[in-house]
Amino acid sequence: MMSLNGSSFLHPSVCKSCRTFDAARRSPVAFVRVRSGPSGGRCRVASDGNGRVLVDGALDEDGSSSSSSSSPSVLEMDSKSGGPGPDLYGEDRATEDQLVTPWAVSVASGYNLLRDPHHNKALSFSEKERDAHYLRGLLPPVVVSQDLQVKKLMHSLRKYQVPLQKYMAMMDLQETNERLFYKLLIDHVEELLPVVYTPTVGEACQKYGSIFRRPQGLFISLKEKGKILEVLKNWPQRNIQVIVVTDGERILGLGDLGCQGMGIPVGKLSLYTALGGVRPSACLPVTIDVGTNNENLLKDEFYIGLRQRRATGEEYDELLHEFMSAVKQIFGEKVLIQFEDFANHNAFELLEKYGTTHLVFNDDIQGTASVVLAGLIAALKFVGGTLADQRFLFLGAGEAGTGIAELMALEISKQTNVPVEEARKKIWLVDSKGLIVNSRWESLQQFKKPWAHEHEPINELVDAVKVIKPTVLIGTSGVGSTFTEDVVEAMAALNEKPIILALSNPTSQSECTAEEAYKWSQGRAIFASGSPFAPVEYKGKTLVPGQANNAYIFPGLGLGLIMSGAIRVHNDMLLAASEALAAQVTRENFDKGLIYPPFTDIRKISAQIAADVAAKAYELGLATRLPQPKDLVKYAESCMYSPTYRSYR
Ligand SMILES: O=C([O-])CC(=O)C(=O)O
Ligand SMILES: [Mg+2]
Repeated sequence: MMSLNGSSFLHPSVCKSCRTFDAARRSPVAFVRVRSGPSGGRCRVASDGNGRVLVDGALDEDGSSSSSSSSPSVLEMDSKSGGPGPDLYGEDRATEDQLVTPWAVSVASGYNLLRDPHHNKALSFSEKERDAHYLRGLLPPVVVSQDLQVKKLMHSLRKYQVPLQKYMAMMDLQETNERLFYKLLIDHVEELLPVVYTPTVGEACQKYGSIFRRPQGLFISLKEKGKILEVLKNWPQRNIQVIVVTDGERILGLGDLGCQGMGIPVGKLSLYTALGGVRPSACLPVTIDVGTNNENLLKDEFYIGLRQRRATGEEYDELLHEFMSAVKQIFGEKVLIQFEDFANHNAFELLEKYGTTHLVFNDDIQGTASVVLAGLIAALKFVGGTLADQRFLFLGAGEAGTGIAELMALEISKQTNVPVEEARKKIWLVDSKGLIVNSRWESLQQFKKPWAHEHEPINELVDAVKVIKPTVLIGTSGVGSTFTEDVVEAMAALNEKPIILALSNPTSQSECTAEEAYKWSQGRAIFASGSPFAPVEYKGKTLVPGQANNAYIFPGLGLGLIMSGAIRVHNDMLLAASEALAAQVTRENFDKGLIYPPFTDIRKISAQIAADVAAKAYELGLATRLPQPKDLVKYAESCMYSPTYRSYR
């Protein structure tokens, strides 16, 4: 399948018999634009008379059969202007008095090639490439392998003591040599995940203004109102498959970080590529800036966002609606939009509002739910019992808390054939005002109402534990150190194997540490946390805490949606993802204390998740990529981006 993608221009797959493109490429001033389309691998080359050469026909960046894209390309022409296919940006159709964008994509060579992150290979350029691409003298004589580059970079990264320095070094690498960045991340995923993702990404967002060097992603602020379609056109890639978008109001458990939340979409999309194999050029990070209510940021001279309090109500809704409409208009209806780290009220509303018109997914509500359900299914596989046998108590009734609770109720209802309303009665939630009970009904936000059960009010978590007698305790409050010694002890007094999940991120907001959970339960707790904790020695045994983070789910889920051409996300797909993940947990993992498989196997795991999600999409009639591939796991693997350098001719 062809794709338009700005980074494929160095090795276009023009027709073998055609020499014209080569001739153009040899000239460092030639401008080449590459289109996708029905040319079947053959090429058409034309000059526009100004030294620009138009080429029709190109391979995907990595030569893989990346998922089908039916989105039209830049060069396809409207039938009115005589060519086949639509004229996406109206350039060819424009009349003489209309303004058009002078799009041009250049073939990089020489100095510019070294500064093009998509194509730079630094010291790995071969002798032949150095000759062909005007690189002689711009590099020292040595030629090294990509593996040696990885070894050297790991060596220097490990010398940094401060995590934020590692983060900045990784971001620099991403912006200078993209393939090497992904090779590093994939080959050393357990070590580098905490650097590009939680917990370090949280600190990076807090200090984003100070560490900011080059902009990443697309910033859409209130200033762009009415012009969002134009702003999206400014992004250099056209074949976008996944957008992660935040408005920065609830970044991890750190609160409102405004425009500085950009670190989150950037980090999540790095994982889409490294863990799920979605091509980097198909990923678009977006931050919507409607202001911030964070007084410190408003006073910070280095703050990068709008210096005003958050817009709300109609003004907010209109901006978001313009964004959602523009995305669909420009990238088509199969682009996946992942909502990330919105505050509760907007998160639920956006998911509900756009769930029926767009391919949307809320990672904090649905991704976290799916990963937690997977962990519980895996744990029960080894300790015995069913989900319906459990009693659940949550601290935190926001996106993650109610999202997990609802998915669990759905699964219990499926397993036991009881109505979901009945299944919900096994699940209790505590928020900042205490246990959610019927007497609080009037003042409860909509998304909490399904969890208001008949009971006396209880204010303290520890008292709720003693009265409700949960077998599973889940923290999603975003407030650190709330699973205190008496809470964990109460859980341990009630259960031989208490399941305790401290999910809030980053590490500073975790409800308790792994060490505390093990110590206060005499090593009996089955513990997992949102951000990583190191293994703990307890009475001669090494206990390894699992990481119950949605990073296990969204890359595989996204890949499954993309490769099946799904047009909507359905809860059954989340359940399929949970079961696929749980099936990867082995007895050996569990004996160490893990209810998730190690991240080292994540690409294999993501392929399994993608295959099962895609299978569900086909089963539900929500897939548009037809016919259905026979072996979905193999197909998922074949779609995955590989960061290995390509050879340039
Ligand atoms: O980003 C993470 O590590 C998990 C997540 O979605 C959140 O905490 O909001
Ligand atoms: Mg999140």
